[in-house]
Amino acid sequence: MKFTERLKEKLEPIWRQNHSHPFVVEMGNGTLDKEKFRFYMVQDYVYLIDYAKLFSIGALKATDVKTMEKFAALLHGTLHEEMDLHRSYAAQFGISPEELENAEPSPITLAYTHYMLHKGQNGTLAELVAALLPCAWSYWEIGKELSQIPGATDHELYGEWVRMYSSEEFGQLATWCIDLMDELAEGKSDTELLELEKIFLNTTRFEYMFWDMAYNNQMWPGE
Ligand SMILES: Cc1ncc(C[n+]2csc(CCO)c2C)c(N)n1
Repeated sequence: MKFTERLKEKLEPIWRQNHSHPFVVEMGNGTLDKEKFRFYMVQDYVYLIDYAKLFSIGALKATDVKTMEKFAALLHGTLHEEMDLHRSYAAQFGISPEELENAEPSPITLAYTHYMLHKGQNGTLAELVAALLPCAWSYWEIGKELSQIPGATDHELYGEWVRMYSSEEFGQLATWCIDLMDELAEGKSDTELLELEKIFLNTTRFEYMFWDMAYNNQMWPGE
């Protein structure tokens, strides 16, 4: 059994929790409060600025040119495609790209991005990929699931989100990250695999906390 298949099987209950978070469910049935989505978009933009840096670290730590090229493409795709989605949503909410870029990260956004950057900077390439994988993988799974709900891809606000994350292009990206994880896990000791699993579990948990933070507009105490 591949390492990622094992991960998915073991963490299935936690993945289910992510899929059934009210933010995700309500985005799928179109009832999500627009203000919650606005809050999410701003925080996700700030999140993506740091997340994109993980791809640069990936290029730095890669040991072959093909992997470097892929990380460079992922960095470009995040900055110019995924973040374009956020800039376009922000424009609909009357938020400028400058405002987005200078938005204050929430405690969860900060904790999540800093955890990944810490693993990316101080760990092996396998640890970096374990940290970023739940993000790319779970969004694709959620995108695909929501796209099956009648009307979800055509929703005037959330349709664009569902179409982007369920797209073939995002599927290929997630698949590349999954395959790279399996490649890097090959030949690792049980102790190392356990560490990769722990990192993957933690960022999967952070995914849930990110939905929850957005659903509850959770900033710093007193704000
Ligand atoms: C909290 C949070 N988690 C995951 C993603 C999805 N995502 C982030 S980067 C990337 C890969 C290439 O752009 C994907 C799919 C998100 N936007 N926000």
